[in-house]
Amino acid sequence: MAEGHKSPGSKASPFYLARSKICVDATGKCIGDGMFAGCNFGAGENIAAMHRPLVASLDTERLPDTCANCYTWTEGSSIGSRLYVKEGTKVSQCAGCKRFRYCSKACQKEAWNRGHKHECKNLRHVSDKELPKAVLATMELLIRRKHGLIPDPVWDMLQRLDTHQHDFLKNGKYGGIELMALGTSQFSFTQDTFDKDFVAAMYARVLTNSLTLITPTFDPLGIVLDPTLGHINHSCDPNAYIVMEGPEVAIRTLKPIRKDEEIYICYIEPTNPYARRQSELSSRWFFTCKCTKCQKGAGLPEDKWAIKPKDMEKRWKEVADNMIESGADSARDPASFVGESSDEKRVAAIQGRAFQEYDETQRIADPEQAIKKIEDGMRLCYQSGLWTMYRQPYAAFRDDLIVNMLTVGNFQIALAHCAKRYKYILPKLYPQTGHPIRVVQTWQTAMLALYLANEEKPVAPGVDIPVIAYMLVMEVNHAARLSHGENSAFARSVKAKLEEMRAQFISLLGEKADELLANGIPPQRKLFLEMGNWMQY
Ligand SMILES: C[S@@+](CC[C@H](N)C(=O)[O-])C[C@H]1O[C@@H](n2cnc3c(N)ncnc32)[C@H](O)[C@@H]1O
Repeated sequence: MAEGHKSPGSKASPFYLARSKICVDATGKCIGDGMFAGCNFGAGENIAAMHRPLVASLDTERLPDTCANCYTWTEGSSIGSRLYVKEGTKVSQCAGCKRFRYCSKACQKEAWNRGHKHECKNLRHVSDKELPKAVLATMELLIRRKHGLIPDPVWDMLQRLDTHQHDFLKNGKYGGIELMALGTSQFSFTQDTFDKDFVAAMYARVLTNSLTLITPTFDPLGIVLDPTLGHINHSCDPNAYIVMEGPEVAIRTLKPIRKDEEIYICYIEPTNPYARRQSELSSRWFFTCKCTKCQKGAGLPEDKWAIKPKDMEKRWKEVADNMIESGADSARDPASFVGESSDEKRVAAIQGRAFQEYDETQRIADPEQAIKKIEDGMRLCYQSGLWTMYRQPYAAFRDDLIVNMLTVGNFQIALAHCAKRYKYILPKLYPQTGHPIRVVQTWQTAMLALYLANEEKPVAPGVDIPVIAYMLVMEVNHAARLSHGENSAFARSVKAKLEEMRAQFISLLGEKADELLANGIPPQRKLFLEMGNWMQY
């Protein structure tokens, strides 16, 4: 049993915080805490749910279209996959600070009483400045504490989270943190309460302990900092994950967890190759991951190449040699390390280029341009012959390609890529049918099929797209209970959609609808899987 300090609730609490055996210094001494299960859990269960995290802060791009209180992202998706958002929801600007927007008077009032009344006027003075989300989150913490709106036990628990000050000092980034902290103090008018070192430590704490604020379909909206959530450690093979619905946060199990077992979530993209995961965790969170997956090193499917490095085509070997000789960054990126042989170094250089291109696509706002760049990246993966379809960043390129194709209205191509992902990628990367990413991506595919079902142009001869859409919604309806929980807004919206579709089939086909659907689904499923082969890469 883990040695524990006081945690919220009684012995019957679903979780408790205690010293973690994985957070150790160079001498093996335990230096950090983690979250542990207070009882046994099965897969697909809620460990705990909270009404709202201590603070959350929106990405700058989300400020104009997202409620700063309930985090409803009002921008509807082109295919209606965010059904859980009430149609017609709009946000209005706070007349005082001109920074935040709210979807209702009730939300504005709630945010006002939670602390906005103490920052609104101050924020107005800087309404022309773009303040990073971590600065806004730190400002909110300081202001609310100064005005007695964060109770001692919560504040104390927050202080227990590591600041990683010494690590920032070592990597030379502490100067930048002190500078941001200076602005944070000044804009929040809290210099009379907290000294500059305290603010710098708090800012550093926000940087290393916050999670991504997300929609139920995992669209990123900003950051969340909460002392309880901040205590959950990382594993690349996690047994839990976080689901958010508006301000509500649930910690859910991905696998069964036994009483007193540590609860882990994943901080990064777990499907990345070993060296990339290690590099990201050590540069952003300052630790060497020794999770069960990392202990297996680079021997897992995420690190599998489609061919042996030595079998790479001659022309690609030449491309790689040019990169190495010219000293390209991508050829020296430790996150792309493959091995010491010259062929492995060549493969690493090409992999470095693929990830570099992927990072570049993330900074392109125009969808048409993004599509071009993404397709370049996908061609590199495909034509080099090195990548399996599920090896990163090939799979991530496709996810982004689908999103951008939907934005520009290229729905049929998007569906073919969705079919490819459904057939070849999701079962490999997320073997559990209730895995939240698999569920959300299948939902996106279902809603796209449903959208196309209402179009006059047939997708292809013999393809009955309404039946395919129905099959996918049925699948999501089953899996969403595990991924999001039966009573979640997401699962409820999926169930409502399924019932609506079934009613339509009944009105069209009469009483035999269920039987006709049951017979129609297997051949349509086959045709849908074949669509996965329509796209060359
Ligand atoms: C969000 S905090 C988690 C709570 C933290 N253990 C504490 O006691 O404050 C993130 C930090 O925890 C530590 N950590 C998280 N997961 C870890 C892991 N798998 N191995 C080693 N350290 C880890 C790292 O120091 C990381 O920067």
